[in-house]
Amino acid sequence: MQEAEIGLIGLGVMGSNLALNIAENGYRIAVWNRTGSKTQDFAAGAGDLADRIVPCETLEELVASIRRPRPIIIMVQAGAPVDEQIAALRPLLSADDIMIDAGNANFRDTMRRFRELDGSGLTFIGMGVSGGEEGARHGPSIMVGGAQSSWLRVRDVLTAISAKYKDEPCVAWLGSDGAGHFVKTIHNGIEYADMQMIAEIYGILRDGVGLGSVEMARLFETWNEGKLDSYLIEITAKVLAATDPATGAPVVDVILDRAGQKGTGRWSVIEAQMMGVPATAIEAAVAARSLSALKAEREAAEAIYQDGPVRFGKEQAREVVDDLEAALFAGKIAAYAQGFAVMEAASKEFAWGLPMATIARIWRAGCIIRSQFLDTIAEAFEDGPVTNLLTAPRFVDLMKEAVPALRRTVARCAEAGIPAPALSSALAYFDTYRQARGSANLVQAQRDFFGAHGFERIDAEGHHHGPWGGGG
Ligand SMILES: NC(=O)C1=CN([C@@H]2O[C@H](COP(=O)(O)OP(=O)(O)OC[C@H]3O[C@@H](n4cnc5c(N)ncnc54)[C@H](OP(=O)(O)O)[C@@H]3O)[C@@H](O)[C@H]2O)C=CC1
Ligand SMILES: O=C(CO)[C@H](O)[C@H](O)COP(=O)(O)O
Repeated sequence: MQEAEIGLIGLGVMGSNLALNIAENGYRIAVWNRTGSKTQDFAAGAGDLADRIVPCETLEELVASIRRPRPIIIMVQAGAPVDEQIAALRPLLSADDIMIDAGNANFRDTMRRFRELDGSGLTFIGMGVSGGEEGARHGPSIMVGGAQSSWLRVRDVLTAISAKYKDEPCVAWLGSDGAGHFVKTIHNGIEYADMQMIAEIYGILRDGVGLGSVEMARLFETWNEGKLDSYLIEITAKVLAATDPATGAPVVDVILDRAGQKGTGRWSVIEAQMMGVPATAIEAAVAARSLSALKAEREAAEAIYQDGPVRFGKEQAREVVDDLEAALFAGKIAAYAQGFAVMEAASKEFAWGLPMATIARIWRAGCIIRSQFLDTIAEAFEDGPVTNLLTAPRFVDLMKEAVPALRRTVARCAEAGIPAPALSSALAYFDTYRQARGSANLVQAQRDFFGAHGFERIDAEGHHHGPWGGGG
């Protein structure tokens, strides 16, 4: 029998769609799933693509079906299941075979797996895949980390199945070991901030302006024609326009205000903090999801404080709405600036040499945060060295134009009691970042007072102490 070009373990939402995508692109693929009935159901439902799918009942059968060196995609739940699959595959594989973890792994697990396989003759790829079910089926954005030689073995198939932005494939080898999974994690961190800021705009429209979801859907549709043009704005318009078949109400009105999270947002923030890189909009978004989970506590607190958000008057409401597109755009620039700053720091810390322009380019299609705006980010990195996107020439005028709207929006939210944590954090980040003399001189004085930590002076070199007497 003709050998398969590649294998895949895990026929869940992502794995089954990736397998169909691979088959549709002309590659023969061997598949195996822990629950065997799913493998059979998958093959039976593959229609015209069935002749390129090799359903396997055992891992041995899977391994034996693939051309050497054998690339095997593992698309299962992140964490222990990946280690279990690696352990099960190891004795069955030969030198140069490649295990590819395509789930949302913590990049530190990926680095550990590289170390554990060191000297075994087997190779590993840590690969971030974005685009959800639809992306996996018709073209995701793919972020590859590992040895370049492993990448070369799978480059053709990954390029074929990836999303295309104006014919450019949205896949790239980004660096060694954990690079691909790190970049995917930060992609998701940015995704959290993007989604949270959009949700805050929705909250302003619902609670401050009093718009219904159909009117909001129209606004989002309009914004999707302009500088906010992106997948998340597009789907927000669709979500807001959808009706619940059971009640006839807007679907969004019957969904509980409690958001889940699987880890990538939190890992983004933890890694940013570990490297001392501020990622305040992403932090605010992660915290907002955690606060959303405290439903019962929030209900109790509302009963205690009672005075909820204040509705804007008719005249002010118009001004509020007029500012929201630019406010969201400014917040978005700050959030992306933070995400890219975190990747820049990690690139140095882990010696990955992450290609920032390439990362922006492979995010322009296929992934959840795809947008026009990523083209401008790619160009900004191609223009020359970027310290922070906020000071990249292409973004300075955009920020100057959009920040006043963000400032007015945040101020109005504060006055009206409408929570806007990510937008507020983005503004505070901008204001702090562009202030040459901040207020940390006082923090240094306090640290020296209670802990003799010393401080630098503005008018002399060296390490100094203040005239505090005994201290704290
Ligand atoms: N859904 C999405 O939008 C995206 C998901 N991802 C990531 O892709 C990965 C897969 O997600 P998704 O397809 O949504 O998940 P699903 O829940 O749809 O599928 C999970 C798959 O993992 C298998 N599995 C779970 N535990 C084990 C185990 N211990 N041993 C062997 N197989 C196991 C399941 O097998 P069984 O059928 O036997 O239960 C199933 O095939 C995750 O890391 C996820 O974070 C990445 C990008 C987007
Ligand atoms: O990777 C993804 C999108 O890019 C997955 O959908 C992921 O599950 C999103 O994270 P969370 O579940 O924490 O919202």
